[in-house]
Amino acid sequence: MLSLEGLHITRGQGAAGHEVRLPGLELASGEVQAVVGPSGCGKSTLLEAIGLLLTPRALRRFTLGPERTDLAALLQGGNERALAEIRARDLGFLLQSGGLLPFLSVRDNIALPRRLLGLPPQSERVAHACDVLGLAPLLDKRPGALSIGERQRTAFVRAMAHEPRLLLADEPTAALDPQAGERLFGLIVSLVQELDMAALVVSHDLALVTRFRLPRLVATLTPGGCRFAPAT
Ligand SMILES: Nc1ncnc2c1ncn2[C@@H]1O[C@H](COP(=O)(O)OP(=O)(O)OP(=O)(O)O)[C@@H](O)[C@H]1O
Repeated sequence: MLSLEGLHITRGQGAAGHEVRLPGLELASGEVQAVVGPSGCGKSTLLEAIGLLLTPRALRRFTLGPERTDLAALLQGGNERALAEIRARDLGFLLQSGGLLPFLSVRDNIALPRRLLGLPPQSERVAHACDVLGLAPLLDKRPGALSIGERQRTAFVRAMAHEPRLLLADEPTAALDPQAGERLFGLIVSLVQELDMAALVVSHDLALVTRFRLPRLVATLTPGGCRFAPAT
């Protein structure tokens, strides 16, 4: 589903700059990989780069989907229109900031990515995810009236609502109690398999990562930054 080689990102400049390197990543259809590493090492930065939100300093190869769309060429050519289309259609983002729109209800926040793509706002999978995550009674509320954990669950359903090819989730269980965290992880793993998509999930919760037997992309600190590699 995703194949990437030679990714090098720089954040900030000079001595204060931070370098993030990922020599290679292969993510198969139906696969969820965990991204783990210490705070500040560059996990969110890595997700932003794979989510086409940053232009990397170097990138040898980056393809997505069975037709192997050449994302490296689109990034290097600065093809903003094509990149925006891929972000909206093929990628699902659950970023740390949440990013729910405060003036829309939970229902309308969740429906937004589907509406933007011209899809019917409701789907059976969305209704099922809302049930599993206990959001069904909250659909008419606005984000300001939700707890942080409820917002996080809403942001997850929104990230999945348009059935993207690749889900990028940054600490999706950070504000959840252990049971809710386990339900969310279970839903990510089952939806990714059911929809033949793939997911990269940043998590500090090693107990959950171990329980779901997720392969790990692990950060090692280097002078001036960090390097990610699959755990062996
Ligand atoms: N917009 C930015 N401009 C400059 N430097 C940045 C920017 N965003 C992050 N950084 C720096 O890049 C490094 C990596 O940050 P990042 O947020 O990717 O780490 P992280 O591993 O996700 O951390 P955490 O686990 O605490 O969320 C940090 O040193 C951070 O200060």
